[in-house]
Amino acid sequence: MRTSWADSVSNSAAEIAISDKNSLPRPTRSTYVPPHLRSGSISDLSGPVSGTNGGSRWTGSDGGGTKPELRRQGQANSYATAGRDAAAGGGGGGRNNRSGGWDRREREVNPFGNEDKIYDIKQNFSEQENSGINFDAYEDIPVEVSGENVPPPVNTFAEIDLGEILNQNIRRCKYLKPTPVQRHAIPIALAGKDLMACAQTGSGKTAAFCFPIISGIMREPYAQRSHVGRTVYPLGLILSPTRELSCQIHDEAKKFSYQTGVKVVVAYGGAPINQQLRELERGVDILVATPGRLVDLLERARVSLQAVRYLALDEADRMLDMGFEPQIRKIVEQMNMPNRGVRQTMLFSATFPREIQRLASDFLSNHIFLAVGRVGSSTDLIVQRVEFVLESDKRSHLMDLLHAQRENGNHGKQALTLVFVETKKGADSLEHWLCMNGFPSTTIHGDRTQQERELALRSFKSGKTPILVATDVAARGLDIPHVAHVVNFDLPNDIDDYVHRIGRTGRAGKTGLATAFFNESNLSLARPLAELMQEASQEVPAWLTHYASRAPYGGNKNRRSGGRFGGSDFRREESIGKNLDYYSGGNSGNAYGGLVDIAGGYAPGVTSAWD
Ligand SMILES: Nc1ncnc2c1ncn2[C@@H]1O[C@H](COP(=O)(O)OP(=O)(O)OP(=O)(O)O)[C@@H](O)[C@H]1O
Repeated sequence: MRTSWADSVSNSAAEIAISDKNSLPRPTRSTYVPPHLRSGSISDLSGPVSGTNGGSRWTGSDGGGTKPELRRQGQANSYATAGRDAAAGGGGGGRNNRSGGWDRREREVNPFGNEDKIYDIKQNFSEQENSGINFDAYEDIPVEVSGENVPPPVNTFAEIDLGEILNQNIRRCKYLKPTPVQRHAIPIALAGKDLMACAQTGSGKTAAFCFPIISGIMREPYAQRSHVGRTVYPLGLILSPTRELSCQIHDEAKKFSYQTGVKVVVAYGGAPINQQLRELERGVDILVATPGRLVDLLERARVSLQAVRYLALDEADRMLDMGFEPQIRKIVEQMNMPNRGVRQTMLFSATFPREIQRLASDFLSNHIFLAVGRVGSSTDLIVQRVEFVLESDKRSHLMDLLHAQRENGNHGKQALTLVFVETKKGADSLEHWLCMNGFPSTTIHGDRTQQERELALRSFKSGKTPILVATDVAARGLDIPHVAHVVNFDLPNDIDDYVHRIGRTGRAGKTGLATAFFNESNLSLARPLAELMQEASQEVPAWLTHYASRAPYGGNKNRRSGGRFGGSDFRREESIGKNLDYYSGGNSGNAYGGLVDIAGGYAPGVTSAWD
């Protein structure tokens, strides 16, 4: 058994070594706008959006929700005019020329650093193939899409009109082709539709919502950075539940928007607000934020949501569960943000319990539901093991795993291992014990300062402390390359949390390993865990099957929606329950019809989302 751990670990730890060949041609400078034309106040926040990002969404009927003050804003404004003049003078309207009074691109730090080379797809394809990213793993994934007028998916980035600069950045990121969630979600988002998208951990959801937002902002012919005094008016807002995840999304979005003129700023708690305020004052098109810090900024009137046209909630089910929902409601419903139907709203997660879907529909307007793989399923790129371990034996068992891993690792090196525990105290105590026993470790949890959290993450990523003991604060969204092994030292109470935790490994088509310590305190998880493992073609131990057959259904009983890969859109289920055809006749002339099963893939024989 340990040999297979080692196999999995060494596979997972495969390094990406890609050398770039071509250097980047610098974009030409756009027209300089003199400083006296740069100042001004907010104007035309609703803006003459041309509908390039979804037809008449912003200019046509407002679905009853348009805020009159948005549409009434004056247009004769020096700031905006300067932007328009520059855009016209720079030749090319809004796209790639979001001057907003000066060309931001000139002083932009290159987020690609030394890797700033255009990726030659043909030359490097074989290198990419050898890098451990297994694109074939994504090919046969079952997809369910429901909604009206669903735009068809694409197979390549070239088929999507994202603009040349964004395409260059995609190449710099070495993304050769879109992942399944990107293939479906990007055209839907570009058509201006609201979207609830569910796709497995590590499958590229961040780019799926970032690309359309960046591209949409670039397309707005007269888009401008807007200030009134010290209040800024972002056009895009991306919310995520943790500080680290917000930082990560910010880093990604900065790469994607490099040289586009679209300015991305991050705001999160635990870090000095003054620095974030200064950054905001320099202008912001897309604000990435945690809810708490955003509320703070709104209450200080340093940010207004009046101009928001794109709202994305990452880890949306977490954002709408009991912990965050009041804050999210406040932000979305009580802070001057354009109503649903006026703004475009996109919700993404790997898990979407039914009751959260129902709640989420308060924020969406006639949305499209997209499920890539079955809602809440784990990827079978992750080898999942579950072992019966008594509470008192957990530490020695962990030690055995780590020893085995070290022995089988590259040159006796410890592979990156993420150990999840239930409590902050438990995390500190386990970390101390591991360090005392010769395993360099660190921790991340809510009692540590933000500086300590960031340091811990850096130290883990670099391999300096290859074991990270974490609470659920690290369970969602974090994309740490080369995490070979996730250990659920303490299992969570909710199976969805388990899905997110193990999803820290086995990302972007790479394989990974997850081990769970199960004992009688986890009985409520027995059934959903056994089902999840079975669905992902994992070996389910007989003792777990036994517990599962006796156990009541716990660990989030609402997540199961009946058949495999089917019935994931709660609207569909509820309409079926009432014997209604929810979308009857609502989709004439569309490539997909009303309720569509694009891949036709969730037939009874399909065993896994990643086959
Ligand atoms: N088209 C692509 N080609 C290659 N790699 C990609 C592509 N899209 C995204 N990636 C990479 O895949 C990894 C996972 O992406 P991302 O973090 O967006 O996953 P996710 O679906 O949001 O995961 P989670 O559910 O855990 O938040 C990242 O390292 C990202 O750079």
